[in-house]
Amino acid sequence: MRMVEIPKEFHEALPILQKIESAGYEAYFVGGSVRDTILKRPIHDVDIATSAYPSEVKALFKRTVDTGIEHGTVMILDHGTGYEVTTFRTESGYQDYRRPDKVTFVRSLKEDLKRRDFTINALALAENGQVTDLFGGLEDMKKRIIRAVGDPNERFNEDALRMMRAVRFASQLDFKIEDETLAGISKHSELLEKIAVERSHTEFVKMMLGVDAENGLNIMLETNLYQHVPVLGQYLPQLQQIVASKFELTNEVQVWSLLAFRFGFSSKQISTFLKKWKTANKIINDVILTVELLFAIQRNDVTNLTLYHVGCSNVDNAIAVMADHSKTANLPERYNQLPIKNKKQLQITGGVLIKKGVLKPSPQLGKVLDYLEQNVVAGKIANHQDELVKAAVNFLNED
Ligand SMILES: Nc1ccn([C@@H]2O[C@H](COP(=O)(O)OP(=O)(O)OP(=O)(O)O)[C@@H](O)[C@H]2O)c(=O)n1
Repeated sequence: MRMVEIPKEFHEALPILQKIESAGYEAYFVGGSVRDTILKRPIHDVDIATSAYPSEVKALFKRTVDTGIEHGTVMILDHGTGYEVTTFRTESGYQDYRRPDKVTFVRSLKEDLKRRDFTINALALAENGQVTDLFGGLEDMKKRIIRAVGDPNERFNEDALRMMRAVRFASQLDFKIEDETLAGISKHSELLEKIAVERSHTEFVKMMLGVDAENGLNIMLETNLYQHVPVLGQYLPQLQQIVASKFELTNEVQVWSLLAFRFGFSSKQISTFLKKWKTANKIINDVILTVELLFAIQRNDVTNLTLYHVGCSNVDNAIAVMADHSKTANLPERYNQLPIKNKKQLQITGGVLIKKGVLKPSPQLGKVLDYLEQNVVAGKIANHQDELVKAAVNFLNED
């Protein structure tokens, strides 16, 4: 019987387990937080599973919220942080595991663990530190293996996202996917098209940010998963090149920028590509800017204006994506030496130009300010008010 020390992240939640248990039910920590505790990785959310039905859980605590009552989840607010407590459950048939109409509540921990995706995610941790491991999850952790619980075909039919999760864990944890599980992914890859793109999106990005992302992406190619997510299916040679290159990315903008750059995408193509992946507009804009800089770096044609327009964080993003660091080594310094980093730093405003009688409020004002901004960035006009007023007058005379 494996015992582990209860990590401090769980301490606050212990009174919840104790209260449920003293009412005669079972309660355990389950899921990713147990996996990450044993692997000594940082813990995110603490999930609790119990034999008590939702109504029974609610009867035990004063302050609860029905965060997902139809699939058995109640949030307990009595103990500071809100903790989600979910009734043991099974799913019948071949359905998305989130579909509430397919959820059956049960009293048995074993039944609950049986329907979980991978052995390393099917562990339960009791309040006393005792680990329940019915499917060899601890052994698989030691061997660094992702293995479906029971029959992979059933697990992937229940929820096709699990195939992307397998690839994500392989990359994130630097684990191998066990042979039958891998064969199950190849066999069912097309099921991925049935699930919401947002869900694949999350897993894909996490996979690309993992320590062994090249391997994760390679598994997507080998199992054909890549053909069943938006757009990637048409870019096999480029994806193979990405797999063969080493990359180390730290945020979502870098993930999409690497792909869009290697696919040779224009701004418009980037927008279409990322909309298909249901990517947030802010991310799409940053990817467009980052890729613009990447192409400029490739052409050895990075101007101060490009650096300025792309902005500090996207300069960093482009540097992270560019494999050839000799081409990017001087960019941070060049960026830091820009005369201004944003419009607010310009030592003039439209108001001042009007007050000084340079021009009247008009659409021309914006044009003048743009002209001044661009020339200050390019180092052609000094960023001093007198100089800027003079330059504005000259510009208007020439116009
Ligand atoms: N498609 C899924 C999603 C989740 N689970 C189960 O639900 C637990 C919690 O899922 P979730 O919070 O989505 O992921 P974690 O495994 O906790 O991983 P992370 O926190 O790193 O996302 C998983 O460990 C797994 O036991 C599952 O069986 N099938």
